[in-house]
Amino acid sequence: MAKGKKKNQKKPHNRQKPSGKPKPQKTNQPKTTELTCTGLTDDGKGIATWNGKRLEIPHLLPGEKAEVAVPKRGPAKVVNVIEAADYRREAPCPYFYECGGCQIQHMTEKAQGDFKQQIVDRLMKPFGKPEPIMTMDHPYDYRNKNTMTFGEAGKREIIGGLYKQNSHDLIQVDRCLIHDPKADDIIGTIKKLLPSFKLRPYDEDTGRGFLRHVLVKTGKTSGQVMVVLVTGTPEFKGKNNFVKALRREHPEISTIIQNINTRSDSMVLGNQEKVLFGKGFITDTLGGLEFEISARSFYQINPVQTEKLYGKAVELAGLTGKETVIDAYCGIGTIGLIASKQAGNVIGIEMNKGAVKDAIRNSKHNNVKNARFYQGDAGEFMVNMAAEKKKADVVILDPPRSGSDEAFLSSVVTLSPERVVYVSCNPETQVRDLHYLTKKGYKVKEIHPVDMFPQTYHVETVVLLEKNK
Ligand SMILES: C[S@@+](CC[C@H](N)C(=O)[O-])C[C@H]1O[C@@H](n2cnc3c(N)ncnc32)[C@H](O)[C@@H]1O
Repeated sequence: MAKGKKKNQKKPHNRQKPSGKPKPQKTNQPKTTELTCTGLTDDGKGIATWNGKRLEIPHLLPGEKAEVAVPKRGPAKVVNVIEAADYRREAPCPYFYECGGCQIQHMTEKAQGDFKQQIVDRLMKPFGKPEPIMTMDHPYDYRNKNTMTFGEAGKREIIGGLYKQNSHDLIQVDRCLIHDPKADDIIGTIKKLLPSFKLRPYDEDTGRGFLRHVLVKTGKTSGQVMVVLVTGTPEFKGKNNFVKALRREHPEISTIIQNINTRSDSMVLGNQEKVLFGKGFITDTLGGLEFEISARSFYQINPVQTEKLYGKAVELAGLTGKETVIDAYCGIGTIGLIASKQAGNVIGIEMNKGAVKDAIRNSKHNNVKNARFYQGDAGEFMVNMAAEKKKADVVILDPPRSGSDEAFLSSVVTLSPERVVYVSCNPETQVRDLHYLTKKGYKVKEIHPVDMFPQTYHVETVVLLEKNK
C-alpha cells in the first residue's frame, strides 16, 4: 500500500520524561466481540449495540451475527460473519473491503434495489407511495468519468489506483468494476509508460515528480475518449513521444489534455489546461441531442440511467409545446435542452460560469432556438422573476446535495407554475423542500426513485408537484 499524501502524518518521538518513568502509551488496540446487527443506516452500514453504545459497522447486514473488532477510536470492523443474511453475496470486486468507492457490493442486486426503495419509501411517507425504483440491467461498467490517483510505494514502485476508505493511502487498482473498462485499460498503459519516459508520480510534500491523477471520460454513445493527465508541474518532458506512444496503444483516444494542478486540497483538477492532442473535448448523445463535454464540465456520470431520469422528468413536466419552462440549477443545460423540443421556451439558470458557456454552446450546436441560459444564483434569479411578475408554467429544478433554499422556493410559490418537477440526488434535503412547497399550495403527485449509482448507497429521485386546484 502506498501513501498518496503524507502531510498529516506526525513524526514518532522517543523522548522520555526526565523522571525516567516512561509515559503510558495510548493504544487503539481493538476489542473483538460477537454482535448481532439490528438495522442499516442510509449509507449502508450495519447497526449494532455494544456496551450500551450504538455502533455503525461497514459491511454488516441486518439479522447477521458477526465477530467485530471495536477500536477505541475509528470505525468497527467485521472480522468474521458467523451467521450470514440470505441476501449477502461475495463482493465481486476484490478491492471492495478496502476501497471507499462502493459501500453495498456485499448485497445482491435485488437487495440493493430493495434497500434504496425502503429509504425513499420511508422518507417520502408524508407525501405518498413512491413508484418502484428504476434499476439497471447491467449495474457495472457504467461510469463515463473515471479517475485514478498516482503515488509510490516501497522501492519507487508506481501505484495507480484509488484511496482506501477514509484515508489518503492508495491501493493499486487495475480494474474498478463500475468504471468503463476502456478507461482502466488506458490508465494501465499510462502506468506502464511512465518509467520509460522517466516520469514519476507527483509527491505533494517534496513537490517532486509529475503525475497526480489520470481522468478518462468516455462518450457511451459516440465511443469518443478523452484522457486528462493531471500533473503537479507544467513541464512535461518528452510529451510528444508520450502522446504518440499512448495513441499507438489506444487509437480509440479522441483527445489528450494536460491539466496542471498545484493545489494542496483534494480537488482533482486545476485551472490550467493544455490540449496535447485532438479538440480538447468529446461529444456524446443524450435524449436525442449531442452534448460537448470538456474536462471540467459537469455531466451525469451514468448515461444509461440518465436517459431514464431525464425522460421521466420531461414526461412529468407534461409539456404541450406552449409552456415557459424554467430549468433551475441547469448545469450544461441538458434537461432544459431536451425539454425544449416540447416546450414554448426554456429559461436555464446556473451558478457555474463555465457550465453556462457550455449550455449556450450546446444549444447552438443542437440548433435549439427557444432556450436562454443565465449565470447566477437560482434563488436570486427567481426572486427577480417574481418581482417582475414574469410567468412560468413549469419549474424543473435539480439542485446540489444541499437542496434548494427559501428564496428559490418562496419565489416558485409567487410565480405559481402549474407543475414543479424536482430532481434530487439527496432525498433527505428534497423532503425538507417538499414540506415547504406542500405547505404553500402544492401537492406531491408522483415520486420516482432511480438507481443512478449501483453498488453505492446513493439514490436519485424525481418528484412531480402540482398546484392545488
Ligand atoms: C446536481 S447538478 C445538476 C446539473 C444538471 N441539471 C444536470 O443534470 O447535469 C446541480 C447544479 O447546480 C449548480 N448550482 C449550485 N448552487 C447553485 C445556485 N445557488 N444557483 C444556481 N446553480 C447552482 C451547480 O453548479 C450544478 O451545476
